[in-house]
Amino acid sequence: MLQHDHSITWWIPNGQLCPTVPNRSNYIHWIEDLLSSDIIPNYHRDHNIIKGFDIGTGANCIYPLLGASLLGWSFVGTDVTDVALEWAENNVKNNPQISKLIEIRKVDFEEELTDQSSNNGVSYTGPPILLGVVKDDEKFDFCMCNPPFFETMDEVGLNPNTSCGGTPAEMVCPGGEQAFISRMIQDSVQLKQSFRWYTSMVGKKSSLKNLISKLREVGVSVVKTTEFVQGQTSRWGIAWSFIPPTKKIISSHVATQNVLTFMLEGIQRQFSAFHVLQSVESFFKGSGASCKVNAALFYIDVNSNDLHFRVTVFEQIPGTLLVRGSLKPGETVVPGVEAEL
Ligand SMILES: C[S@@+](CC[C@H](N)C(=O)[O-])C[C@H]1O[C@@H](n2cnc3c(N)ncnc32)[C@H](O)[C@@H]1O
Repeated sequence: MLQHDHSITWWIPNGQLCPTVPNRSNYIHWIEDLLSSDIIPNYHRDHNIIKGFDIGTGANCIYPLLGASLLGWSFVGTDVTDVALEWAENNVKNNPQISKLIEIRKVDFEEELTDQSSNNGVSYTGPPILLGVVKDDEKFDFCMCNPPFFETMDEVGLNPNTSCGGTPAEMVCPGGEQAFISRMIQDSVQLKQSFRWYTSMVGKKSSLKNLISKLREVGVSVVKTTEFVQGQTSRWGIAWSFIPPTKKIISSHVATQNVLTFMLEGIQRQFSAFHVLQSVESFFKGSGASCKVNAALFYIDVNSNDLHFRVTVFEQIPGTLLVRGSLKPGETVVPGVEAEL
């Protein structure tokens, strides 16, 4: 597929992880969607070329090769093993049409890091991931990562449908993906807006919930998730940013619709229904609307141009709030997005 569809000359030594191209392309295209959305503003771009950072590029170097050939993106691809670094370099050199776009960077380190704090019972031990690898003053549009998902090689063999080979160095890390991605989150707290989007692939759906809680705890401004389904394999994507989300101005053309939906971003775990009400109020005020809050009944009447509507915060099941918008004087009540607390 790499040769036929992408004109890429490619090889890996026996035993190294053989990437499934469609699933890797899905991840690249999800990042493309994030970058072209206006979820966060597009500031501090002093370059035309999109710059990505691929954590653990592997011998296969799949993400830089795909991102550069499909979309003309430039990449720094990092890794820790000699075999990965050597073959990633070979794969770049053998594709002179895109080789200028890709730098392969060795993760230099004296000692493995050991996290003092444990994240839901898992803590990372291993080489640096972002901090100490990203150079001072470097800025990237995104980072991406297909982390070692597993804690042991026994776990790797459990699902024969998803087996694509791979050595322990590629597949396993103490604490598995939870520990690896938690360390990425910790690093991102230091590096903040050096990246517009931090992203990672997630191998187990059960990892998502803890990771999302951790992201809320450290105060990211946006979290996005997605599911990648290809053949018999499902994977998930998680993305976060520290850039404040774009404030959208409510325009009068919305008034022609009779359905409104609301997205709540950045709701902290500890937020009560009252806090959510306040966030909704400040969102609409920030968009130039006037608001009348009824804190006893948990609703806000919003007026903007010709648009009048009511937003109500409901407690659904304990720990979960639902925000509904209803147009006045019409009867339409539509579910919005649930904010998990
Ligand atoms: C699952 S493989 C992914 C390879 C390739 N990106 C892919 O999608 O097929 C994980 C890679 O991460 C590398 N790795 C592990 N710890 C790392 C670290 N701290 N920094 C950079 N790479 C690391 C491993 O050597 C391995 O090549």
